Amino acid sequence: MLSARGLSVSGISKSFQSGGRTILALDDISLSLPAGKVGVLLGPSGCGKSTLLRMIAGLETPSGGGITLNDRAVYRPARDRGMVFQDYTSFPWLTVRDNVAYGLKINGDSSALNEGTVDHFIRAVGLDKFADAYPHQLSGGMRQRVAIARTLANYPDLLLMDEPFGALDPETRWQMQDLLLSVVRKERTTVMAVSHDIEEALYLGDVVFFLSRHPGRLKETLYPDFKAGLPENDREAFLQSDDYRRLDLHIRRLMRDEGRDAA
Ligand SMILES: Nc1ncnc2c1ncn2[C@@H]1O[C@H](COP(=O)(O)OP(=O)(O)OP(=O)(O)O)[C@@H](O)[C@H]1O
Repeated sequence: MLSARGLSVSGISKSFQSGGRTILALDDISLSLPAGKVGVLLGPSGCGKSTLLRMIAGLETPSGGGITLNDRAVYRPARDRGMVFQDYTSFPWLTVRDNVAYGLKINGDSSALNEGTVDHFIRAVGLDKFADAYPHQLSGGMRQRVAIARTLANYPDLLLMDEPFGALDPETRWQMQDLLLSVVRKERTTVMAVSHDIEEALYLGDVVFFLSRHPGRLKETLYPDFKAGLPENDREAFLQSDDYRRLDLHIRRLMRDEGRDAA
């Protein structure tokens, strides 16, 4: 039998109790993300992107349906998934090197081999000169690189990111998107990221899952595969391509329709 490597979300729904009422936040979401690909959950505020990501992380229990990663059922957080949040989640009392090593230590790995792993990922995110610095000595973008390096040092099968660059200025955000793509392509990491930014979703994603809201449903799956024909890391070529403009406009219309439905 063929193995379904990658992420599979089948018929997921999620209800919350709020003020004595039951709110259906997500309704019958099914999607799949092949191993080694970057997926982006995109949609208007409140459509359930973070809730879905948290369920994939095992931090939240679905009300219905199931999730598998590489054919294994997801029902709690585990080492096969690593999560990077919008807020910089470094430990302020640890150096960059110790922050990156922390995840390995709590997983019981402290061998010389893993010191190599720590240095490898510090280099991969371009922080080798700052390995002995503390988080308060770093910019926001650099602190987010520490979080990415720390998470990747565990070699998760799936990297989950909730608006990881949302707090960064536009220029740093571009740099971080390029850095992320270069690291995950090299390491062949599967990534699922949440974004509400159309440009970011199309730039990062091999697959973009557009969710509608109230309740959150998978409205459209988009494949920005036009990027294969463009030079790598060339933002201008990307932004100026007709395919990008066409998809951007299409998603803006989807977003506008969502706003209308909510009005
Ligand atoms: N713990 C909770 N209790 C009650 N309702 C919740 C809870 N968590 C989320 N919700 C509701 O579920 C819906 C989806 O929320 P979620 O935060 O997942 O959306 P989102 O698309 O990530 O939004 P944003 O882009 O604004 O972060 C919202 O209506 C929200 O109010």
